[in-house]
Amino acid sequence: MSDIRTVLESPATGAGSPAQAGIGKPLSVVSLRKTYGDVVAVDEASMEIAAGEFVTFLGASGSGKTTTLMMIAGFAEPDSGTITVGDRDVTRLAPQKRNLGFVFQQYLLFPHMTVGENIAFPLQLRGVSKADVRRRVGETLEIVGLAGYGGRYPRELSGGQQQRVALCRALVYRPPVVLMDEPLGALDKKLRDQLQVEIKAIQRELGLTVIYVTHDQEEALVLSDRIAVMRDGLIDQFDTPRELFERPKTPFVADFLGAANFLPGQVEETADEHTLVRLEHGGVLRARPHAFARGAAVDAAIQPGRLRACTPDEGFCTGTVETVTYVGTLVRVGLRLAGLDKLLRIEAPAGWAPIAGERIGVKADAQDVNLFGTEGR
Ligand SMILES: Nc1ncnc2c1ncn2[C@@H]1O[C@H](COP(=O)(O)OP(=O)(O)OP(=O)(O)O)[C@@H](O)[C@H]1O
Repeated sequence: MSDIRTVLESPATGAGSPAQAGIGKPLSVVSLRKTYGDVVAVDEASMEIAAGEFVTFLGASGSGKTTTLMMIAGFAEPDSGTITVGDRDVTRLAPQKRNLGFVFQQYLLFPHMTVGENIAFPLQLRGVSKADVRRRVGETLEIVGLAGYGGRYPRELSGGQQQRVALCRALVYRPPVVLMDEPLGALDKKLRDQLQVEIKAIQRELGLTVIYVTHDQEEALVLSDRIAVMRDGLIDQFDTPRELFERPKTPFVADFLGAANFLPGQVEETADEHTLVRLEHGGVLRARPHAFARGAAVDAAIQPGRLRACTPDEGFCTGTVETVTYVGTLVRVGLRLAGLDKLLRIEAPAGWAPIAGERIGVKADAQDVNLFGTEGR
């Protein structure tokens, strides 16, 4: 894929030339809202996306990801709010006037057109000359490893190949922003992993602004500069993968991204360097500093990978190993704590070989312990 820049940044014919620094443009969404009858699909969504940034909308089914993307694309009309691409307000423009690229889960290739004709289509719409269309289609196919496939029909390609063609078609006219809705959702894991790498490489090389929709946490973490975690039409948190992982602002984010364990307790001591929490099921846990008053009821959230096994007298609590599952290089342990109705989940490198029935202690670094107030839980 090394020559992708040459291909997609070669002087444009017909369409406007991209900037040298990268073809991506910034995109801003302000107070975007969309209702369907009583359902608030998207509720006052606002975000500033930088030129060349890879942003993912992540959330459970029905959280408003696709609706937000469709409003940016121009396929759904917002009730209120504005969408700006570069310095242009596109809120009320027809999709084709927004000059955005799209890649959807369903490849949406024209079945009656060959692969070459499918990729050529957006260029022809833009009045690019025949010779340039032929050259650019050939070059683009080569980039994604499909040289020589231009004469085939979509039905003669595998799912992964079809999605590569869809990607070519979205990129061939160099849109400054590319919108992707679960583009890899229909592919098997191996192919998904491979195409994730390719999409990321293309995006980086060209400096494209990409907005990507997925409900797959791992995919979001691998691809994104920032992730908007959505829930019930609201953006819970819009942050870098690391911030979301290490400093979740809501229990939902801690659970959705980190699959955190939640331990109820009460703040016993607050200090500059830590907060001490007396856990309901026994034991005292040191968390990083939080602005909770003494006596406040909290949930301590700790990701399975940030809990470590230790001798019973070393840990903030002890429990009995109940389940042990090896997942490749990792071992997942379910620990039964007295007084807690669900198993505490621990994840560690597979070198650790705990035995069911074994009694162990658990510890965590204070900085890995996030606290959430329990009001409204
Ligand atoms: N055309 C429509 N008519 C009525 N309700 C709709 C329509 N489109 C979406 N909704 C509702 O709006 C809410 C948000 O839907 P949306 O498709 O944006 O969610 P999503 O996060 O993309 O979900 P998924 O991952 O399942 O695609 C849901 O409650 C959905 O039922």
